[in-house]
Amino acid sequence: MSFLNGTKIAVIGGGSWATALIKILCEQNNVQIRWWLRNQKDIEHIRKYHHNPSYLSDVVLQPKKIKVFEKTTDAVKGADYVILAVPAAFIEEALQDLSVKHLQGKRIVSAIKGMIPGQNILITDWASERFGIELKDTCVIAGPCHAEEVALEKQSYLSIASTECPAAEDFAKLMTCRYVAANPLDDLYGVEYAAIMKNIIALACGITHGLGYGDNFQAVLVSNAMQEIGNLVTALDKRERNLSSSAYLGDLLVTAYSQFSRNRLFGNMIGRGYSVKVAQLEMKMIAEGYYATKSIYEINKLYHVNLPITHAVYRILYEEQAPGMVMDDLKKVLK
Ligand SMILES: NC(=O)C1=CN([C@@H]2O[C@H](COP(=O)(O)OP(=O)(O)OC[C@H]3O[C@@H](n4cnc5c(N)ncnc54)[C@H](OP(=O)(O)O)[C@@H]3O)[C@@H](O)[C@H]2O)C=CC1
Ligand SMILES: O=C(CO)COP(=O)(O)O
Repeated sequence: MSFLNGTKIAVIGGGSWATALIKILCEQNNVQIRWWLRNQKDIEHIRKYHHNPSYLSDVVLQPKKIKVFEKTTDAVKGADYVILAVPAAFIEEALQDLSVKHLQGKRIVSAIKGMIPGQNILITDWASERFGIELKDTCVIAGPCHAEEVALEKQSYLSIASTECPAAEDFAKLMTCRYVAANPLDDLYGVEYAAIMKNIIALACGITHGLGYGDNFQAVLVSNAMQEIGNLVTALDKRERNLSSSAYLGDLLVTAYSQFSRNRLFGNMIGRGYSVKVAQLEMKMIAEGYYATKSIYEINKLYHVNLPITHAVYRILYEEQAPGMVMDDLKKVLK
């Protein structure tokens, strides 16, 4: 296969978001995509039929622009950018064969909306500690955008955040196409923490919906959630930011209300009486909010921010308290 000349982008991950991001990148003329995914059957299917059989299987994957690799060490060779699109709980395992030398001189882009469980650190901090990547060479992809709507080419917006705008500006150009507008911003940590928090809130929305609460309650839940997110993000990274912009509020709204949200769906099953184990087995996809709830709960032991919604979700998921009873308590403190 002969590659076009141009920007080389390694994509790590084989799920719905990796597949959607590759679709967006393929809209550019001058890109070479080097794709790693773990599932050998899927690799063979993609090479032969140019579709991912397991996620967004309708998306056509342009063979001239995409090369699929079995090994991460091969996928990142010569790449200008390395996009991480594996759920946070599995990223260490996915990148276990890579060392500092493999990622030297490359820009790392996290598309992950989660933290490393147990260590409770952001993906960008983990990548810079593990691979010596400078924060200025790190970006995150955020904003309200579900992979399923990208697959349908529905107009979407992304926020590309970095500590310095040049890195974000360059990458935003690669993520902009007929149906996606990507905008840079310089709030790496704020955007990352807000994206993690909104998954917990979407879980809470799903739980309450599963319990039979209506739109009136959910509107109050989401308004209170925005304050909860704002208070925590400010405690963790104090600076001026416009929390009503789409990178923060927009992402909260789409995850809390969308039919495509994994976190909302997971919560809904819990509200309807599924155990955590059964809900996880039922869902082929990953709800990051499950892991995030524990990470944020633990981080907040140092910060003591008032996080009533996160605490309610923690009691349900990790202390096995009855969702109905926990939400009875929560509804007394919402305003
Ligand atoms: N989907 C979306 O719309 C969006 C997702 N994101 C974020 O993107 C990240 C990736 O999520 P997404 O693509 O949706 O994931 P999906 O739920 O679509 O897919 C799950 C992925 O995780 C892999 N996986 C599951 N278990 C393991 C394991 N034990 N070890 C290694 N890999 C495993 C699966 O591989 P396999 O198929 O081989 O099991 C698959 O590639 C998340 O952080 C998510 O928050 C961000 C914005 C939008
Ligand atoms: O972050 C997302 C949309 O912006 C995806 O959220 P879910 O993982 O809940 O589907």
